[in-house]
Amino acid sequence: MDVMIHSSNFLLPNPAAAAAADNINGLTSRPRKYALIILNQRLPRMTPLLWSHAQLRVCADGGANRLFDELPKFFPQDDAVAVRKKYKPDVIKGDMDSVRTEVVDFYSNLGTAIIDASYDQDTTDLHKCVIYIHGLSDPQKSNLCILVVGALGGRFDHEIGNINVLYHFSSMRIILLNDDCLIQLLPGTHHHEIHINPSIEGPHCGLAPFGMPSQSTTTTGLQWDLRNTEMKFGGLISTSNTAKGEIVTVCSDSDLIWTISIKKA
Ligand SMILES: Nc1ncnc2c1ncn2[C@@H]1O[C@H](COP(=O)(O)OP(=O)(O)OP(=O)(O)O)[C@@H](O)[C@H]1O
Ligand SMILES: Cc1ncc(C[n+]2csc(CCO)c2C)c(N)n1
Repeated sequence: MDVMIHSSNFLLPNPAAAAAADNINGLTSRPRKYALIILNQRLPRMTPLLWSHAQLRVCADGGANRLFDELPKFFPQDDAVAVRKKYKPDVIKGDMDSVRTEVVDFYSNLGTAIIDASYDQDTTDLHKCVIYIHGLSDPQKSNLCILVVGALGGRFDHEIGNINVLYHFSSMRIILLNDDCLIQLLPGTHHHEIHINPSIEGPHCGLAPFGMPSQSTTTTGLQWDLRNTEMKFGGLISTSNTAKGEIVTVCSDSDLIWTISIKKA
């Protein structure tokens, strides 16, 4: 079975350091590239950093209000309009019931593409944004790893909707982030090697099958490793676990959600 390698080097302070770390780890022959999706929740403190790593920036509906209202607060010395012009999203997509008209007007005047998908009341705004990225004709864009900010905490129906998007697009690399932790899907089709950078993440971590139960999961590198262990809701899931070193491996017959804490700066 092929091995998928994961790292959170996008949390390193500058893109050059992240690219260098990717290469040192032998993660990719070329540095990994990212799209950023901004959801409608308070922007985490790492938003400007993730923005600087991203090749493509998309706001899910009311996420554009957050960018407009909250991003200038990261740069209190600077003129708010100048900051908004610098942090211009490529696309705003959703059913457009949350984004304010002044926000749509401001960004569309700067050249942001506005995609009204209000005809679709069966998928969430995050789902609509992932469809947009997945459908891009340029494979360099449609294959980007997607970082999603504002996906955790808040309304539980939205949280489970956001996790459902991970399962829906299980062949894409999508990472949900907030200030405290990140989560991602580890598809059962691969073995996984998670490279942990202790300066930015860990040690607290967890592993759980939100979809199908797992008959057999094996890990290395955790304080409480699993050895051909069954995991299911209503039975064993791994919470409050700890990454012991810099590499964790996971092999499972089922898709699992991996989560690890993010350190305060
Ligand atoms: N409280 C929250 N907790 C987690 N995610 C959220 C929360 N609020 C919004 N989101 C995310 O931000 C996206 C955009 O939210 P927005 O408030 O613009 O629209 P919505 O009408 O509430 O959501 P949707 O149309 O997707 O049902 C949602 O699709 C969801 O992924
Ligand atoms: C079973 C079921 N439950 C809820 C909704 C409603 N819904 C789901 S996603 C979404 C957001 C559209 O932007 C809305 C309104 C549905 N369609 N089907």
